[in-house]
Amino acid sequence: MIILVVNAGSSSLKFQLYQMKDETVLAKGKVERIGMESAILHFEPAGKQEIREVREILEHTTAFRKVMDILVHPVHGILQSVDQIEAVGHRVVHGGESFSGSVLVDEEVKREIKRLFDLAPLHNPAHILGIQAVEANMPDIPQAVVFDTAFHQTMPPTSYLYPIPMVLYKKHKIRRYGFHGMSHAYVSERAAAFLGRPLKELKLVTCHIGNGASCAAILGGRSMDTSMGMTPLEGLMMGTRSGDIDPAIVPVTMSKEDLTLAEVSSMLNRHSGLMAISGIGSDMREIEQAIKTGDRNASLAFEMYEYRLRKYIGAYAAAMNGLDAVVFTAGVGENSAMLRAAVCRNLSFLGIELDEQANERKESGEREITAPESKVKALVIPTNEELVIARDTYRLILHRNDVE
Ligand SMILES: Nc1ncnc2c1ncn2[C@@H]1O[C@H](COP(=O)(O)OP(=O)(O)O)[C@@H](O)[C@H]1O
Ligand SMILES: CC(=O)OP(=O)(O)O
Ligand SMILES: [Mg+2]
Repeated sequence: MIILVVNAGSSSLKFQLYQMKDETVLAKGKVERIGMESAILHFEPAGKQEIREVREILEHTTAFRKVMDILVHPVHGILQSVDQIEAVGHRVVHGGESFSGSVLVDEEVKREIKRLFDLAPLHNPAHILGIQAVEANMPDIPQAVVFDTAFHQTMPPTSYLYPIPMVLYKKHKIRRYGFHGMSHAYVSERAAAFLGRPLKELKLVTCHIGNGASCAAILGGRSMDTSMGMTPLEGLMMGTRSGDIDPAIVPVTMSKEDLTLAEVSSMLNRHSGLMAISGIGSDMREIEQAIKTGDRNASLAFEMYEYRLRKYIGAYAAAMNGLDAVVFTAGVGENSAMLRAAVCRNLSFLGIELDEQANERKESGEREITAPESKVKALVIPTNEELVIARDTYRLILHRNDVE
């Protein structure tokens, strides 16, 4: 069965084409800068030459049609016809309390995802565009949605409630949901396999640090707590998001700078984090480069980013009353040896002994970066959210076929 996995962001559409159940990746790619005249389409068909095109792509339906076109392109394509695709699986960031697992898309599911727009303003609207783009281009194909929030539905109320009037939870479901759940689930399973120990016995802190960043306390394979909250704004300092701040900063900034709520929200989501402190950008590669040239603001941004992450790791070790391993994943976690080194060097009191050489090695697979005698392990485990989506979609379609 051929399954297309779609991860629609506000200005991007990432995709992977899987042959299931073998889990072979037939092709992958992304459309970036949707909405601009110079959108970029990047396509990597397995065993064929990569393609990069710059062209005008103004909205998600067009982006999706371009993806369909390239998949069946006579030279670069990988399919004879789009009819070979039997299902589409989407990443959906916010599933609220309604979804503790993946589901097939119907009108009710779409309504619920729309109802949650306010809680994931950067993400959920784009997912609906992705679903609608599939409907417009392939009207009869079944679609599944896999939620970032689902894995964290095991959190106890002590973790998911905020100490604010209970009526806000009861009336409006204001609570911690947590995100990047597929990634936290995937890397914790892989970490247990890597360590050769049952996941049920392990206390892990998983650090998904990419553009968005969150860490999670994984006790016996279940999410016990996580740093993102009601929205993906809380917790760690990120590329452009502030993470934790004193909530009183919101009204004070509104009044002192004469800003609207929407403007402050945009400031915290899009103009904060590494970008705001460094004054350079949101990409950790740019920050590292600038540190090498002696840029003090870049150093400060890096130090704050590392310090805030390390505080969470310490907090989660305390929350679980112990720690077996810290897992680094996603763009920064998998690639920034400098960030991992800074975190691990300063956690020696927990029993983490970094192997500096192993950490610096330019490898891409699953690996340990602590010394053999290190009491607590530090691992780098590449995440694979697309594979989790492909697996869940495949399982849901098989189940649906069994029932019919
Ligand atoms: N070689 C690298 N060194 C340091 N940071 C990197 C490297 N490669 C990627 N990154 C970081 O990873 C981020 C993207 O992470 P990723 O997990 O792909 O994010 P997302 O899926 O949210 O778009 C980039 O913004 C950059 O900061
Ligand atoms: C939930 C979230 O922050 O996702 P991303 O890292 O893709 O922005
Ligand atoms: Mg991501």
